[in-house]
Amino acid sequence: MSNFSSQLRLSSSLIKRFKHQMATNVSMMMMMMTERRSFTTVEWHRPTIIHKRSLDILHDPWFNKGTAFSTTERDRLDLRGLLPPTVMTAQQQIDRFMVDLKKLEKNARDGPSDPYALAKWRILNRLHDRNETMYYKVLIDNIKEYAPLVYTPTVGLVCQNYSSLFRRPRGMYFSAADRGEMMSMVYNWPSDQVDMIVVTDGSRILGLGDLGVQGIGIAIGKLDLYVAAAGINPQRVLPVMIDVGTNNEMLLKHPLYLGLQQHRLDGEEYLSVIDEFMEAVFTRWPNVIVQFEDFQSKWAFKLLQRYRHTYRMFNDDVQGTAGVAIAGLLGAVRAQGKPMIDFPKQKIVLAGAGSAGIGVANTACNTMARMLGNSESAIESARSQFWVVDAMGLITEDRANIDPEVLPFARKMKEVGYQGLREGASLVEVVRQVNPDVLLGLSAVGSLFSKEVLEAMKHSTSTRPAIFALSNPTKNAECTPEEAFSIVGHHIIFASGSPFKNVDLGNGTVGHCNQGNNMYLFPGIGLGTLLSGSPVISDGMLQAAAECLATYMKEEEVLNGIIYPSISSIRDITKEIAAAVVREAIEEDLAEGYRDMDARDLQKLNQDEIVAFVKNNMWNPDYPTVVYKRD
Ligand SMILES: NC(=O)c1ccc[n+]([C@@H]2O[C@H](COP(=O)([O-])OP(=O)(O)OC[C@H]3O[C@@H](n4cnc5c(N)ncnc54)[C@H](O)[C@@H]3O)[C@@H](O)[C@H]2O)c1
Ligand SMILES: O=C(O)C[C@H](O)C(=O)O
Ligand SMILES: [Mg+2]
Repeated sequence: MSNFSSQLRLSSSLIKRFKHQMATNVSMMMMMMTERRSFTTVEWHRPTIIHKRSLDILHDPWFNKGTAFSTTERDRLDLRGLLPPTVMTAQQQIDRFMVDLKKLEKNARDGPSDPYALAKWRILNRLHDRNETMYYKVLIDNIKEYAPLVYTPTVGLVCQNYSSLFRRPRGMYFSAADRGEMMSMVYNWPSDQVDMIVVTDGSRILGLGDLGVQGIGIAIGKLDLYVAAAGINPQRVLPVMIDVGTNNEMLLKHPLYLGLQQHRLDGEEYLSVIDEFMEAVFTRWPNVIVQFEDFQSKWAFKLLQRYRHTYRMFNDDVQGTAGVAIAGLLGAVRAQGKPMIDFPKQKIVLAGAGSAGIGVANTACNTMARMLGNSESAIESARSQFWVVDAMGLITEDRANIDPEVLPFARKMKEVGYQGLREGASLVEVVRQVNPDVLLGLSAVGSLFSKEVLEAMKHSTSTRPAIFALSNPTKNAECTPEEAFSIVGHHIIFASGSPFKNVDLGNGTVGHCNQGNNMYLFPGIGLGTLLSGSPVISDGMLQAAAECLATYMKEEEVLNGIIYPSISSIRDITKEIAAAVVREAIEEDLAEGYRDMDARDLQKLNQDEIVAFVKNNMWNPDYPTVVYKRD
């Protein structure tokens, strides 16, 4: 017992000594650490433990750091691709915010026709971030008023200012730095079902040029219309930005630019990034439809040819614009009191030989050729109705280094000779010599249809000359409706890409300003393709969409110069176009069905049933009943 108690005393004094030793060691270690700290810049903090990943973090104001998440954090927390690629410091984030705050007034003044456009966009955008159902209800119920904010023209201003406007990410960013990762990072997107992707590489945003990563705004704007006009469920849309760099030197030099600060990838390197993206999204969502938007012409045609026979994809600027233009051109024929079959007689001067211009020329030419019997000579004769003018003037066979897509529209040298024209003739010279029925602008050059050009249009051989100033946004329109009606005359048919107000011509008459924009087609093309289950988007499906739009307008409207529907009826027109696309897919034996409507069921539907099928599958902005269920 005594032995035991002495052992106990001994051990308690040992413990005391040990404790003392430990305390001395700890304080020495602390001193050493403090000393070491004073020599290093690294601060060690306890991490914050969170129980969420991916978008849940970005949408949680307690934990969200936005663009300040480091690359390792982005990988650790499944955030790769959910933010623009550049990692910003906290100070840079504040700088961006302050620049934006201070610029608000100036930007609002720059807004196209509404001085408060950008401020209104912000309010709508905040609602979009808080409550999607309410946002789309507001948008659908006020589409005429708010489409110009979420779409052209304000969306252009938003893209130009995106790096300072950025608050919360929307959509996915695949960058050149993500090569080899895309197959896995695509799973960072929280939704297992995606119906529509709109993708851009930001290289030609509207008529505003290369805006790099900031171009994501156009993909968001287009998908807003997919939801509002086509009733695609907002939880199943995905805006995508493929950031391969930018050649916009101003952005490259800008310290707050959110995209990759490098020049654009080109050639095989560029293609491999787009290939990897396509492979990744179609692996995760085999039934998705991918709309290519605002790719520079150099790649627009090539990518379309590369993918259109294997993937459910289309290029809106090439194919959507072409369909809308055809509908308008046929409307202009009807407005002259002539049958549509007279279309092949129309002389068309086209200003702009990019993705949009050549897309229109091809489709218009094919339509004429079909009306003429589709023989070799029909195609030749159709081509001879087009005079294409680009930045270097009239395009002829004499043009050096002509793009293969443009070549079919190069005027023959012997013809231009007797028409008093030459390679590179100016737009005004061409209009003076040709006296066209139609003057169509897809040049991205504001005011290109100058007083002289419009004066020359007075000698048009048409009883109702058509002037289509289709470039976007507003300041890039080739002319305003006021200029066209006042210079050429009250009898013209006018259309613009971005919205303008009708013109008061006096004596109670109105000069109608039609909005000739691909927004009338792409939502219906996407919805129709989705519901038909067609694995590709055929020329016939695109043609059916265009024809449906062309015949949508009533005779008396067309005679009054109204060749496109009002945007207020965009949901109805989209439903009809989607039904036309489904019908064509069935006829071409491409329709594989959608959900419980299989190919055989689809084939049994009559016209009205197809329209009803489309209508029943359109999402409406009504709150669902919500119940809680444990995992
Ligand atoms: N309304 C619509 O639905 C719609 C659809 C697609 C594109 N767009 C607009 O069309 C414009 C062009 O788009 P894109 O993809 O073809 O662009 P792009 O850059 O590929 O082509 C522009 C073309 O215009 C030509 N051009 C430049 N200056 C000219 C001049 N002074 N005279 C004649 N031609 C000139 C260029 O040489 C080029 O051929 C953009 O403003 C875009 O917003 C409108
Ligand atoms: O975006 C638009 O308003 C139309 C078109 O896609 C364009 O590029 O201008
Ligand atoms: Mg576009």
